[in-house]
Amino acid sequence: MRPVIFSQISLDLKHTRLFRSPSNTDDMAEEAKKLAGYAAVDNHVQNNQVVGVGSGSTIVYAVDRLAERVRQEKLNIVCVPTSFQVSVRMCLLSAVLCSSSLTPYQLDVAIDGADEVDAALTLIKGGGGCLTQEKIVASCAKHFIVIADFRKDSSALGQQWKKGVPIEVIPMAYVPVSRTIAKRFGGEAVLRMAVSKAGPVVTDNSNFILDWKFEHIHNWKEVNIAIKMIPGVVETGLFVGMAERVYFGMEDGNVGVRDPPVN
Ligand SMILES: O=C[C@H](O)[C@H](O)[C@H](O)COP(=O)(O)O
Repeated sequence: MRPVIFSQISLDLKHTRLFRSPSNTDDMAEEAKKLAGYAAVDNHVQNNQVVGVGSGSTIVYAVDRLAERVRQEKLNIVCVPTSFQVSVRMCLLSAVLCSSSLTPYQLDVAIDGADEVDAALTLIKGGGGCLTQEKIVASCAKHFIVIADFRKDSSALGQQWKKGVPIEVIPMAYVPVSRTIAKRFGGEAVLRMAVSKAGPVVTDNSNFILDWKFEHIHNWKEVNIAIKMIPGVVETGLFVGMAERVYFGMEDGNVGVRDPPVN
């Protein structure tokens, strides 16, 4: 059963024009990413802010919108990127000031994509291997806003994203960490291999990624803490209790907004 979208915001003309009668699911997803990215930047970024910027294909639209607003509105903002990928894009756009260090800044807002979002706003992140920087940046922000297309919407983790929970590990520890996870929590934690070279994916921090293909739904808060305690684990792609709001770009051209459930 798909979770309820808590509210829907209708789009103004500027956003509606982004739709060009997409012909298939991939095209629709691409348009949906753009809608979500624009909605987050328009609703959460203001002048004189420090903005954390996530990684992946969805965030690209948010970066483009940020650059557009900086140019048009002469915004004075500083961005803190979470990956090589996004810092290069921001440099190319050259409209946005970047800082590679968190030291001097309290972040006003961080915006990022996700691989899967459940009904409680628990996230799986790290499909692109940037989970550690993303979690650091999100944890330093007053507000953490997530953007996603409709395919990421899930009532329970694992229903949409089939590749498992990414876990960044120190290279020498990947075998024992993988064995410990399988023994304690079931499933299989598989070393992520590169597509265009012979060998594992190496993160921006020079570490490896294990993708933990879990077998059943867990208490994600407890599992996240337990996995982080295994020697050699740097960070997990489980983001529990961090997201304040998720914008879903929908197939019908609307943007769905989900806030955490009130307990
Ligand atoms: O490491 C990558 C990040 O966690 C991404 O934000 C996540 O994988 C979503 O990426 P995309 O927007 O390309 O689906």
